[in-house]
Amino acid sequence: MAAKAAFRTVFKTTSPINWFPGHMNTAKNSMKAQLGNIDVIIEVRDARIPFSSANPLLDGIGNHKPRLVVLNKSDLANSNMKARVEARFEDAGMDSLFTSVAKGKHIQKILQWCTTHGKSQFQQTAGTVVMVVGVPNVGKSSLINSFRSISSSLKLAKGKKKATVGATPGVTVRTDIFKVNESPAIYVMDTPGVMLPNIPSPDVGLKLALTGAIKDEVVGTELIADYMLFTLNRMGSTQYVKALGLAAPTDDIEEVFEAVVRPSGGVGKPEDTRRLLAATYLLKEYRRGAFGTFTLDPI
Ligand SMILES: Nc1nc2c(ncn2[C@@H]2O[C@H](COP(=O)(O)OP(=O)(O)OP(=O)(O)O)[C@@H](O)[C@H]2O)c(=O)[nH]1
Repeated sequence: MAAKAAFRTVFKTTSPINWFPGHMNTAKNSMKAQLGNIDVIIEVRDARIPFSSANPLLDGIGNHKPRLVVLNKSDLANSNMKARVEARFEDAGMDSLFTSVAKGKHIQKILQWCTTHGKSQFQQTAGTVVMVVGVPNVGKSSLINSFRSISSSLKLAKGKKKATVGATPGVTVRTDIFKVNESPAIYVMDTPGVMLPNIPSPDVGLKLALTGAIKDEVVGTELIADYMLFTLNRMGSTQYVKALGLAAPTDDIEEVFEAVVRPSGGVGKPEDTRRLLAATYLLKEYRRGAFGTFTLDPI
């Protein structure tokens, strides 16, 4: 345990992290323009960072409409934190629900919430209209597709338009509307992920980057991998040691990069490429839960 005492207690970064491409501002304006047609809002956040994946810009959109905060990717979050996170939302007077689209959890409950809270202008005639908002890559499009896959009459038949899902942030670049339920009729609007225009601290920026909400290249893939190692050690999680075949926990990301040269495809490549391939591999493993499940926000 002597080595552990020397591990970093603070993660040093140099530059502030910001990522707010033009299409996000356009998306924000288009969401505002559509509000008159919307009954309820689903705000999707990442269950691993239930507070850091909030976006004050999105709070300002339709703040008078009923809103459900969906904490998606709960399969990757620490399940021991769930009750405490739920209590925090309850204390703040906000409706929240943990889901995992990947595991098909609670999808029906979300639709039920929409019909209960969408006692709306249009419900008698057209149905409930839902707008799905959130920071990039939290699973908005995946959630919409999963709504449709549980609706027997609206199954995602071949050739039917799907919400576009991708492993990298910023995949959805325009607003689209989908009918997800027949009776009662529910329409859902998919919107592009919108990042915080000003990320309040490097720590929040790094958490957003580590969970995949910010493009890796904006922050630096190797830096995010180092932050990953830092958080794993800070939490006392050693699953990565066994998973990567290391002899012991380490605070040195270069040592970890060296350990994954082979599985990351870096053998025989120049050093820069080798480091980038190693960092990319480590983040992919982390993001699929190979090193454990984590809640990164202090609760
Ligand atoms: N592990 C896990 N992965 C998920 C879950 N939901 C979605 N994903 C994955 O997360 C990635 C992003 O999903 P999208 O549905 O494209 O996310 P989005 O919020 O629409 O992304 P943008 O278009 O960038 O705003 C994809 O690789 C999905 O397969 C989940 O519950 N668990």
